[in-house]
Amino acid sequence: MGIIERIKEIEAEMARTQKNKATEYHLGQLKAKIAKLRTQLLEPPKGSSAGGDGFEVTKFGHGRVALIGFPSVGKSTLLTMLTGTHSEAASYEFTTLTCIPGIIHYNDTKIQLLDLPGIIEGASEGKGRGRQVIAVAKSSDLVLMVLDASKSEGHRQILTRELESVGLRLNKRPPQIYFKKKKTGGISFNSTLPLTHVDEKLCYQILHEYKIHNAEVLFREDATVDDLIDVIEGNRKYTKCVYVYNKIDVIGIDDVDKLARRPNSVVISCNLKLNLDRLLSKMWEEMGLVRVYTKPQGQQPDFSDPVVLSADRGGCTVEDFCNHIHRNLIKDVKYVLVWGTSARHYPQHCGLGHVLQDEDVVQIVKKKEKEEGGRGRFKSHSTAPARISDRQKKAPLKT
Ligand SMILES: Nc1nc2c(ncn2[C@@H]2O[C@H](COP(=O)(O)OP(=O)(O)OP(=O)(O)O)[C@@H](O)[C@H]2O)c(=O)[nH]1
Ligand SMILES: [K+]
Ligand SMILES: [Mg+2]
Repeated sequence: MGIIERIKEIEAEMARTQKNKATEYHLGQLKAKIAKLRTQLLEPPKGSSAGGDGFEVTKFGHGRVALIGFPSVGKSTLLTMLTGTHSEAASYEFTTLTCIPGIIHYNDTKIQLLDLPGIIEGASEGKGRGRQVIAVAKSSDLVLMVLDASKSEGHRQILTRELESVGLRLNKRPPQIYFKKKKTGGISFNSTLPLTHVDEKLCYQILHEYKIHNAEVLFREDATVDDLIDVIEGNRKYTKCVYVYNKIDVIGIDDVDKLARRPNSVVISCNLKLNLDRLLSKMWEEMGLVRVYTKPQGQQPDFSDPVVLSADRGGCTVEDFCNHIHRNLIKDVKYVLVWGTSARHYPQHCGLGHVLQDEDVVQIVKKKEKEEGGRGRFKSHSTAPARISDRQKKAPLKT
C-alpha cells in the first residue's frame, strides 16, 4: 500500500472514531501516525536527487512573496499589474504552468513576487503541480492566498488544509513547548500552567509513536496534540499569509464589506484596479522589513538607498546592519549614533546589540576616529521619538 492510501485509511478510522475521553489517546496516536507519513511523503523518492523538477527561481530582492490559489482566480493578472512583468492570463484553468517572477518596487525596496500555477484539492498529495507550488510557498517570506470573491468561502479552508498538510503554518507562531531529546533519563513532562488538551499519558503515547523514550518536555501554554506533534516533527514553517479576495467587481457591496472585515484579508479587483494600494501596504506591513539609512559623518543620509533588514531574515540589530554593509566592518566599530523610532533621544549612542526600527538613520563611529563636533553638541536633544522621514523634511540631521 502506498503512503497516500495509508494516510486515507487512518483518516477514515479517525472519522469513524467517536471523540471522547476514552478515545482521545487513540486519536492522538493516529494523528502522530499521519504526521509521520506526511513527512515521509515530502522526502524525495529514493535514488532521485532532491528537487530536480521543482521551480528553481533564484531569490532576488529584500523579500519573497508567493501567489497561491485555485486556477483562474487572477494570480497572473495580479502579477502583471503589480510588477509590470507580463504573465499570461486567460479565462481557462491552468494557464500558468511554471513559476514566473516579477519585482515590486515599494518604499525603496525590491520585493520578489512569484506567480505560480493554480493548485487544486489534493495538491499536497501530488495532484497537478501542487508539490512544486507548495515548495515555493515554503521558501517565501509571505504567502498571498488569492481567492475568487464570487466563489465558495470553503476554498480558503481547502487551500489552508493543503498547505498545512505539508507543514506550512499560516499566521501562527510556533507552539510554546520546550522539547529536547535526551540520551537517558526517561521522559520528563512538565507544564507552567494547567493543561486542558494534553496530559502526561497522552504525551508519552505520542512520543512512543516516534520511538522517543528519553526527552524533556515543558508546556509553556495550553497547547494541543497537533502543536505537540509539530514541535516533535520540528520541520514546520511558520509563514504569514494575506488573504486576497479578487474580482470584487462581480459581487454586491454587502458581500465585499463582509470579506473586507475578515482577519488578514484585502479585497481587490484587478479589472477595475481597485484597492491595489491597500494590498501593497498590507503586504509591506506583514513583511516587517526594516529600512536603515546610513549617514556619513557631516553629510545627510541617502534616503533613496536603505540597508534593508528583517527580523525573520538575519535580524535587525546594529551588528546585523554592520555585517550587511561589510563583513569586516564590525571589528572597527566603536559605537553608532542612531536617529529614529528606536532611539530614546537624538542621536542615541548605541552598541552592537541595539535593535533598529524601520526608517532609522545610523552613523557609524569607528575606533580611533573622532566624532565630528564631539559629544557636547547634543545636550539639548529631543526625547520624543518621531519618524525620521518626518523630521528630515523639517530640519537636516546634525553630526
Ligand atoms: N471580473 C474579473 N475578472 C478578473 C479579475 N482579475 C482577473 N480576472 C479574469 O480572470 C481570468 C483568470 O485570470 P488569470 O490571471 O489567468 O488567473 P490565474 O489565477 O493566473 O489562473 P491560472 O494560471 O490558470 O491558475 C481571466 O479571464 C482574467 O481576465 C477581476 O478583478 N475581475
Ligand atoms: K487562468
Ligand atoms: Mg496564471
